[in-house]
Amino acid sequence: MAKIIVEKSGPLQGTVRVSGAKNSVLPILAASLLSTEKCLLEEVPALRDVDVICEVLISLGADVKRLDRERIEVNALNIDNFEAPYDLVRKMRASFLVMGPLLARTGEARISMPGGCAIGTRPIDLHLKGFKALGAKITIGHGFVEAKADKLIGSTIYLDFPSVGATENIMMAAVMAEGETIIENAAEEPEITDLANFLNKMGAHIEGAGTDTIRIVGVKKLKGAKHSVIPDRIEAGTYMVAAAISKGDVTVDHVVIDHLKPMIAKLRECGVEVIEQDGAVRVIATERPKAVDIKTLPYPGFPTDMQAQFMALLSVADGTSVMIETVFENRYMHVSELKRMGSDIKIEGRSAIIEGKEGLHGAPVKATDLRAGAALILCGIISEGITEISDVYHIDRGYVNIEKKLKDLGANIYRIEDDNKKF
Ligand SMILES: CC(=O)N[C@H]1[C@@H](OP(=O)(O)OP(=O)(O)OC[C@H]2O[C@@H](n3ccc(=O)[nH]c3=O)[C@H](O)[C@@H]2O)O[C@H](CO)[C@@H](O)[C@@H]1O
Ligand SMILES: C=C(OP(=O)(O)O)C(=O)O
Repeated sequence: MAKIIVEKSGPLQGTVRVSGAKNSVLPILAASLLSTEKCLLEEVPALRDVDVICEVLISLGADVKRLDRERIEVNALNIDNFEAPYDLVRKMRASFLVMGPLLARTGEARISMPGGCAIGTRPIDLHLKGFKALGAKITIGHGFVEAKADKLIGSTIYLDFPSVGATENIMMAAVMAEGETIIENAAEEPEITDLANFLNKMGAHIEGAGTDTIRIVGVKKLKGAKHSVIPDRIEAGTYMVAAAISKGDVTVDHVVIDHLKPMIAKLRECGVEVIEQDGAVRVIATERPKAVDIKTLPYPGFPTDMQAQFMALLSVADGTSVMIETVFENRYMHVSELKRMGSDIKIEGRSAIIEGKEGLHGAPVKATDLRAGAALILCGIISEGITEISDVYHIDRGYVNIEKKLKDLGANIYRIEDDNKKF
């Protein structure tokens, strides 16, 4: 099994380019099922999750071509299957995002029920509530969710929580429904707006994406479209923390500054200098960070996907910080691994109390999920000795070439694959 090895490094320096957003490209690839014409996607990150969603599309009958490292063409003219099997859905929960487009396109979808994962039980009740409101009949059994509808009819759907996935799935189901659909208390994440922009290029009529009320007027047919995926704000945030934790000077290039506001604000509260540039952000740190309190919230609040990385930073802050995780009920699996490296963290329900320490020490640790893995790498950069991270397949789900990007900034990091060093 591959491992990532990190050795104590000096201050990181230089420029790193952010790849396209994982959480945008996954629903956008799913949405390409809605058209019978070719769709061309650019800035597609080379990630394991992208490979999985492409496998799902292919299993449904779509023709998926990788034109080069960052461009994919999808031709979903011949969809001849409406079932996404367990083997693919268990590799990636976001496979469930094909349910909305399949239902809209074929009137039928059968998707293996996504399970929970290391961060929570992650139910899909809100997705199903939306499909039912649009007139689909839902059946659950033998580990599958089945949705059927002769015709989808627009409706008003209030989401009890602004779920990102439910907003996306319902939006994709509604674009070809008869009449008007309104999603209330919708998620406002930039990835929702990116998906809506792609759908509108395909001929959909969606207004209000990026606010809590999305209005969709159904159309009969969608055409092909070309779209460039937005930069990944979580990857950007991770490199911003890498600069801060290593007392470095890093320019994170290819970003949308607005999407980074919560991370920029918290880094500044920590005493880190953040200079906003045109499409880039420069992060300069010279001192130990100050302790800060953080509460994760749906966008535009502080993202849960940055919680673990900031916990790494606050582990070496001057003072006591409190982190409150409100989005997922069980997103503290990384804490026991961070403690193995010397972090002093106590969990009290949804809160974590972090007593900042002057330094940490390397240890063998396990990436319990994607962002947990990123947090361990960040700690490894400043820890005495060697940090050996296992279960790195989680990290490969969401970070393009993380070792190379960090190595180019001066980090001592490499991957061991079958006992060989490899980059
Ligand atoms: C591929 C993708 O885009 N993943 C992101 C997406 O996940 P995902 O779309 O799964 O996250 P949601 O916004 O749906 O989940 C947020 C909360 O809502 C709950 N919930 C969700 C759906 C539902 O039907 N019922 C329900 O109770 C979840 O259990 C969780 O507690 O948004 C999360 C929250 O920003 C991010 O951490 C993930 O990186
Ligand atoms: C939780 C995450 O992703 P997913 O929803 O794909 O598990 C993440 O990107 O941190």
